Amino acid sequence: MGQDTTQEAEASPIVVIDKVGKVFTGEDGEEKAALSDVSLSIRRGGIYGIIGLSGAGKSTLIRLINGIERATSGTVTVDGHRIGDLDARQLRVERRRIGMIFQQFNLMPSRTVFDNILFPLKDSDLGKDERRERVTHLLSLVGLDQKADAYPGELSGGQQQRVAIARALASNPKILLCDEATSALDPATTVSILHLLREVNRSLGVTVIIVTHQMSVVKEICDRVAVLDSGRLVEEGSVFSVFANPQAKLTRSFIATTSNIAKLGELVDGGDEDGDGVPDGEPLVRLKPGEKLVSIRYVHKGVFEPLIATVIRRFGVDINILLSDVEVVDGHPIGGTTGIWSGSEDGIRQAIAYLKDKDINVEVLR
Ligand SMILES: Nc1ncnc2c1ncn2[C@@H]1O[C@H](COP(=O)(O)OP(=O)(O)OP(=O)(O)O)[C@@H](O)[C@H]1O
Repeated sequence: MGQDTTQEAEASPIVVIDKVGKVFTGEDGEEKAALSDVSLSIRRGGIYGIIGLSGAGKSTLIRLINGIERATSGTVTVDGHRIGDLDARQLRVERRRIGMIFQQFNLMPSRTVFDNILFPLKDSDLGKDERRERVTHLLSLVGLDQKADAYPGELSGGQQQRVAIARALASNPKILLCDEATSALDPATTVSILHLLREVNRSLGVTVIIVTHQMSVVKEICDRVAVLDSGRLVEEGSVFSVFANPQAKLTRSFIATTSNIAKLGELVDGGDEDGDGVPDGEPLVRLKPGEKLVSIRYVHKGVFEPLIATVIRRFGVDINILLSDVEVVDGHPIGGTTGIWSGSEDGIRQAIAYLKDKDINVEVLR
């Protein structure tokens, strides 16, 4: 019986967001919905990504999880507690079990690394020696044993974020919220911090929730992802399935930032990264009238190849392949092919519908 209850607790999601809305009222009295009707649940012990453009509502969502903000509608449940029902004291207790790290690290500059990590333990029941032992252990976990007496200003950005991670773990949290935690770091340091977060997740069993605008971060360590667009949840699923078969246009554009295949559109019209409507460079490939640039993503090569043969034969579509590539997501390959399709408009339309019906992800880039 006891064991069943434990197993149930382990299987139950640690965070449940149910039909949540959050409305802010600006100084001019105008209402602005930061989140609308968002529902999702986060698995205990997982690494969950929340991605969206600036202003999408990502920070608001994690501020609802740690109770800094309250939902205007719907419910937020963390480890079985409805956050909206907790009084101030209960909320303080609950918050101690939720660590958080930020883009700008937020360390105390006038205290040493050791004292920064010790600080959250000031009200803990642990004795003085136990606290110091804990800090020493955390310093070693984040690889900064040698920096206990340094000040934050003497450390690199990556080292400061390691201190922030150790500080966030000091009170033994069950959840670690990461708000754009790698956005201020260079790519190599970003990867090392993400690997540390994975190590924390695995060795301590802490559920990690990562807010980011970088799909590369999601691809590197998350097992599930939610995509927010203007306060609404537009896609949610395992990282592999979202990469293999993205549904929302926004998700595809995020994936395009991590994949060569999806970037091929730039070869056709010269690209327009600055968004001024004028191509940034000379096009390498020009489409003739009636031709389309089409990108396909597939999981099973053995199924994909006969399907393409059928498309060519049955719908009279010619496919001139420009690039084929494989990306590995969550340890599994996802194939991609981008090519110029030519044929009758009807034939191309039917071919696309045929492939989509077979669960192949097809995107017309141009
Ligand atoms: N305290 C507040 N008062 C008024 N409006 C707010 C408040 N906090 C957030 N907003 C608004 O809610 C929307 C969502 O903001 P939020 O910070 O959650 O987005 P975000 O996805 O985290 O963006 P960013 O990546 O830029 O941090 C924005 O339009 C923002 O201006």
